[in-house]
Amino acid sequence: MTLDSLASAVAGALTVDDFAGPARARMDPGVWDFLAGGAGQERTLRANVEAFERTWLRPRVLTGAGLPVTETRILGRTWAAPMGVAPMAYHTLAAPEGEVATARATGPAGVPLVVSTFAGRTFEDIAAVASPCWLQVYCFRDRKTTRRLIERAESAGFEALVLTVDAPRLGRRLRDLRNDFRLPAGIAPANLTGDGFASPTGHALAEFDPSLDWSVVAWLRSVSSLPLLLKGILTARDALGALDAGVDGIVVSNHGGRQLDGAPATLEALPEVVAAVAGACPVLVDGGVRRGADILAALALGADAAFLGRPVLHALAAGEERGVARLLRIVTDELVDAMALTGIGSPREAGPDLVHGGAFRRTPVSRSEPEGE
Ligand SMILES: Cc1cc2nc3c(=O)[nH]c(=O)nc-3n(C[C@H](O)[C@H](O)[C@H](O)COP(=O)(O)O)c2cc1C
Ligand SMILES: CC(C)CC(=O)C(=O)O
Repeated sequence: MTLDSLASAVAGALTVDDFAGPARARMDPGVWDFLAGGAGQERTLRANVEAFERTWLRPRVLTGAGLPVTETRILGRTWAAPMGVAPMAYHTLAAPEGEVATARATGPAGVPLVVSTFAGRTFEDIAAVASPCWLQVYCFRDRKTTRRLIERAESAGFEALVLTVDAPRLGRRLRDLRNDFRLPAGIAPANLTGDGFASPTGHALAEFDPSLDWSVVAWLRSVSSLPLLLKGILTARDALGALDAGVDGIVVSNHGGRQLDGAPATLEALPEVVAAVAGACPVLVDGGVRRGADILAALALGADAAFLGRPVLHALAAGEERGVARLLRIVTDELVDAMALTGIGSPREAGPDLVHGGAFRRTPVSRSEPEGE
């Protein structure tokens, strides 16, 4: 694809999926596989998207909802829409400016960017162009390295920590193993020092702390006063463990199907976690979110917001900052559309009676369903 045709592909994009083709055309096949792939036979990767495909929205008519408002408040901050960008390593694989370009789009869009421990650009450069930024934390065997990372992000103005808890080791990503995937020259974690990062799988196996337990929450509290969320919770039992440990939020996630192949789709795990949390802290979700209606379905099942993963890297590769800005616009417009057509005036109004299908079959009418207003 020429640069001109890429620019027009971005300008003409109408759905999230429209960015994947142009992104793939620009990428080395091994890099594409690293971004697109999952663990094992990729059952969980597919299940995430399929769970949304099987979920239907049950509209309510004549609700007088007017023009929907997408704004929401989470952890004391107003977000322009109940969505954000999930942490992903090395945005620099998609575009040279990496996370800085992504941040130039999330900032004006008023939604948070969760920056990976393996960001390709420095925390300072990213935070200089956008807020809110949150730090995704991988806890290494070497706690000093982890602590330095957190302190650096906190000084740069990051507003929350998101500890990833589904990666005592990296999942078996068959595409990367077959390709013997190595990071291209010039791609490295900008906020970590040292060698050995060239093979993401090898590095992570060597450095991730495989024996983390709930005491890591207290340790993180001792090194930082930022709000702390756990990412990678899929069951009521672990949600209750997180609450007992005193976290400020939970991200229902299976790491986009890149860790345990066979883990449930996140949309299907969400109601169990929401029921266990019972409003005690915000519950966010990621995995397979590909349109505004998916965000509405997640809200209906009790999420406070949903995060986008791979589509953001596709948009970044296809059109850098303008690509990501267009992606966020499309998803927001789709969300407004879905809210208007289901009679929902604000994110808070979405409830379980809004969805039907897959795991969420329910009797169509119940006396307890809110009437009128
Ligand atoms: C290329 C890539 C890199 C990722 N890197 C990280 C990471 O560094 N830390 C993390 O917690 N999750 C990471 N994830 C998982 C995402 O945060 C998120 O859970 C997942 O991508 C959401 O699914 P989706 O891509 O279907 O939207 C990564 C995902 C991808 C695709
Ligand atoms: C560099 C990797 C450890 C980042 C990651 O979490 C992923 O690829 O899913």
